[in-house]
Amino acid sequence: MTNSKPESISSLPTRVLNLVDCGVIVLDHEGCIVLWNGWLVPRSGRGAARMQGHALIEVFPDLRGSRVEAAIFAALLEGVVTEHVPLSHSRAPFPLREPGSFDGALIDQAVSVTPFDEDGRRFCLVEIRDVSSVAVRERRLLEHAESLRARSYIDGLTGIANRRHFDVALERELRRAQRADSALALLLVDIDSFKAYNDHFGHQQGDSCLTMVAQELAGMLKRPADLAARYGGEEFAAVLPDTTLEQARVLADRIRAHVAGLGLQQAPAAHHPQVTLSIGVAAFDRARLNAPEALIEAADKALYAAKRGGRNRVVADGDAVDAAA
Ligand SMILES: Nc1nc2c(ncn2[C@@H]2O[C@H](COP(=O)(O)OP(=O)(O)OP(=O)(O)O)[C@@H](O)[C@H]2O)c(=O)[nH]1
Repeated sequence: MTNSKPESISSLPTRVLNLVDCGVIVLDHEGCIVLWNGWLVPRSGRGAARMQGHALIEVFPDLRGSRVEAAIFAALLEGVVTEHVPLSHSRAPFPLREPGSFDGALIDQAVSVTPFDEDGRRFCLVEIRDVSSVAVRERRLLEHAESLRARSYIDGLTGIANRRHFDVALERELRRAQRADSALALLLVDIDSFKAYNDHFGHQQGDSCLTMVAQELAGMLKRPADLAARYGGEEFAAVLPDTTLEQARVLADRIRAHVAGLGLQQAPAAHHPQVTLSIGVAAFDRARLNAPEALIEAADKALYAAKRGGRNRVVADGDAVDAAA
């Protein structure tokens, strides 16, 4: 009875070491493994008996030149403790996987290195923690932040780009057109008599109409660099890189005809029996229309001329001047 007690106590540290929820490696002053705990066995596929006596760096040659190796040198030679070894390229310095998965993804690891002296000899303790769930949480947070950022560039009602997105895109494309001396066109698109539509069908149906027109407009722009945006209220815009004024006029008229052809019923008080669009077109011109404000103003003047000309029509920058004259 009294004899069995010290024996069970002497096996206690080993049992506990094998139960702790992290990898524990002890190295001697030459960097050879003297202890390899049970946590590491199913994650590395290597038992303690196979590891003891081998130099860590020979078992894991990928550690050569790593910050983990530097922390181990600092511990063994200078007694330096490194609580969280900063990991430069990889969060997985040791080839450890989920228990029992031989070809699964490496688990993300946090590594600490602590020197200690025993019987006048220097050892070092390497602790490895599985931080995969932390890494997953971090990734989710990043994705969430990304999706919030994306949403802040999308109009909540219509699902197309919002005004902020439009401003950024126009500025960027204008700079690109200036640099590359390429074409760039802008459409300002306004739903005709929309006040009458709202008054007759109600605001909610007005919202549905806006969404439908926005989606039709976006669907008509085929090039990846084209951008359809809600400019504000019942007004939309399209940024069209590598598109001349004449090409933009043709596209604008196709959009106008397409929406008129949908046959969406308008209010009796509206100018036309169907939902129609008026569109103003302007294009980048190095001498005159070379800034976002100038381009928008020219497209807006053209749009105004289309309204005055009877609505359900397209007016381009030069035409607008003629119409105003
Ligand atoms: N349902 C809805 N209506 C909106 C929204 N934003 C702006 N409007 C409405 O759009 C209408 C625009 O009216 P006006 O600027 O007078 O122009 P209009 O009636 O379209 O006439 P013209 O542009 O001259 O053809 C207003 O009644 C606004 O309330 C919106 O998000 N939803």
